[in-house]
Amino acid sequence: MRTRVKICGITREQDALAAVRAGADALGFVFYPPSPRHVEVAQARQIIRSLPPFVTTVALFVNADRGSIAEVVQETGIDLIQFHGHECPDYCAEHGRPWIKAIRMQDGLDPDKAMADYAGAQALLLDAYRPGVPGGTGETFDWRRIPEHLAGRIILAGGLTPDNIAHAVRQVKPYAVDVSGGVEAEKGIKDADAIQRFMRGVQLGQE
Ligand SMILES: O=C(O)c1ccccc1NCC(=O)[C@H](O)[C@H](O)COP(=O)(O)O
Repeated sequence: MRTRVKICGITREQDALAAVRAGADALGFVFYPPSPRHVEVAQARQIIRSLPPFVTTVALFVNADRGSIAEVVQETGIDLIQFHGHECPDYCAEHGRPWIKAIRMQDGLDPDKAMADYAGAQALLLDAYRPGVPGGTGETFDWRRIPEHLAGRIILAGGLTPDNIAHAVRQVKPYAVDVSGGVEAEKGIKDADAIQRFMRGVQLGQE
């Protein structure tokens, strides 16, 4: 099966369209005000309206309240929700959209247990762990910690770049990969050339 690609941290229409042109399957929008990649609801709605069909849009939250999530769901028509904080499975399931749970790979974390705990998730996004930083660290983790039998339900994230993505895909064989900082010119601003090189790397890793 082809490895799916999500480009996260989209803040501008031209970056969204560059990602789609390069073949990205999904775009991530960060609704977390402390992040340099945070987007306002109106901004995300405008970008999402500019997209062609068959592109999955993902709203990312970190311990957000119900009202904030409901506003994004209603105003943007987002397809999927990605939870990046300490949200419990019941809370993740409350918002009327399919959801993904991000799991930061702290020492000792057991991916099998996380998968069992979040059995209602469409997939787990495995990301690097840096204390106090909920995501977008630009750091990798030891991919050997991902059990082979989970690969088909894993979105691999954390420090992926055009230079390491082929190796990552070859080694982990994840359902999908997620990148943010590795395809940026600066925080929140994507680099169309880097996105294309990233997509070529994904293909190379599958050959
Ligand atoms: O990107 C952020 O600023 C961010 C802030 C808070 C929570 C999550 C965040 N990003 C989540 C993502 O989905 C990133 O794509 C993922 O963490 C990988 O980031 P990177 O290592 O920069 O590719």
